[in-house]
Amino acid sequence: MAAIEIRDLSKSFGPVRAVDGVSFTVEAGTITGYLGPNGAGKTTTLRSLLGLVTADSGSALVNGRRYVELDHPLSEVGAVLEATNFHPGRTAFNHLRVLCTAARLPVARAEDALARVGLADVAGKRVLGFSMGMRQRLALATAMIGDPGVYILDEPANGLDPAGIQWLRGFMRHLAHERGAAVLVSSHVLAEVEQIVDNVVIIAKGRLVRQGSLAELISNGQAPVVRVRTVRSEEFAATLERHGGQVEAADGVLRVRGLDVESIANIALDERVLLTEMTQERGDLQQIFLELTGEEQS
Ligand SMILES: Nc1ncnc2c1ncn2[C@@H]1O[C@H](COP(=O)(O)OP(=O)(O)OP(=O)(O)O)[C@@H](O)[C@H]1O
Repeated sequence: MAAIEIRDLSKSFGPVRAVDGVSFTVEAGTITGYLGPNGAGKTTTLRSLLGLVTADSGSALVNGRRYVELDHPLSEVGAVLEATNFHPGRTAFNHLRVLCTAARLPVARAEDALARVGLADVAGKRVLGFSMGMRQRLALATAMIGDPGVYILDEPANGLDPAGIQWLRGFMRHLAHERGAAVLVSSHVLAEVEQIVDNVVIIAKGRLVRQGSLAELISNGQAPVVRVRTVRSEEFAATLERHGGQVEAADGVLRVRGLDVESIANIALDERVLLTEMTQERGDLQQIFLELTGEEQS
């Protein structure tokens, strides 16, 4: 059973079809980036998982059940939603203490969660004076209070400075890869999550346009290209073609398909050809993303 399962989910608001037949799963121990431009339907999907939106059809399940059916929701799923409101006059610690009491969790969890998000020093301070970044950390502490195995994070990098984004990446990696949690994180900026996601699900105008591993997205359905530079480029191009490569030559660079980096290195060694550059082309991920979502490059 997948930790998160969205199956044929649809939801309209009046004439707007916010989510239109979306299906995907997130497994334990992995991070999935849920990506799409503003208004694509990301938040509606995530709110459906948390029982905050009632779908017109299909299902959104956590650990095989609807959110309302979970016996101990805070211990199964932690969520950070956009525009989380904290009572400004309450301290960070009191926010979490109230949650612990309501969920019958030991209050020590509140201290632990604040320490893990780096807010231990300001635990006794009112949220009123907190920066956006501190509020996001507090929202994450709230999500992890019951030490759940599933995290649903809606644009958690919003309002964070570069150091905060770096910290968030490490934190999500820790949750998934060390604690074995399933993490679903939405963003409209691919670059924000590109370094940490195992899988991507891309939606546009409510419809799923691509899902798979990041590697699959990068290759965009095409054979990977290796860039090779050598002084004897014409001769080496012919050699590579003899070994089954397809070679395009331009400006002294060979773009090779059908052979991987290791095979090319071995051929060069056998032929005693000095390579001055060899790199795997990554493709322009942002460009692929913009094409898939029908957005114009600005
Ligand atoms: N409660 C609502 N009432 C009416 N329309 C809504 C409601 N919630 C969402 N919508 C509409 O549904 C569509 C999808 O919105 P949603 O917030 O799910 O997208 P999103 O991908 O999360 O976008 P963003 O990145 O801007 O948050 C949008 O056209 C939005 O205006």
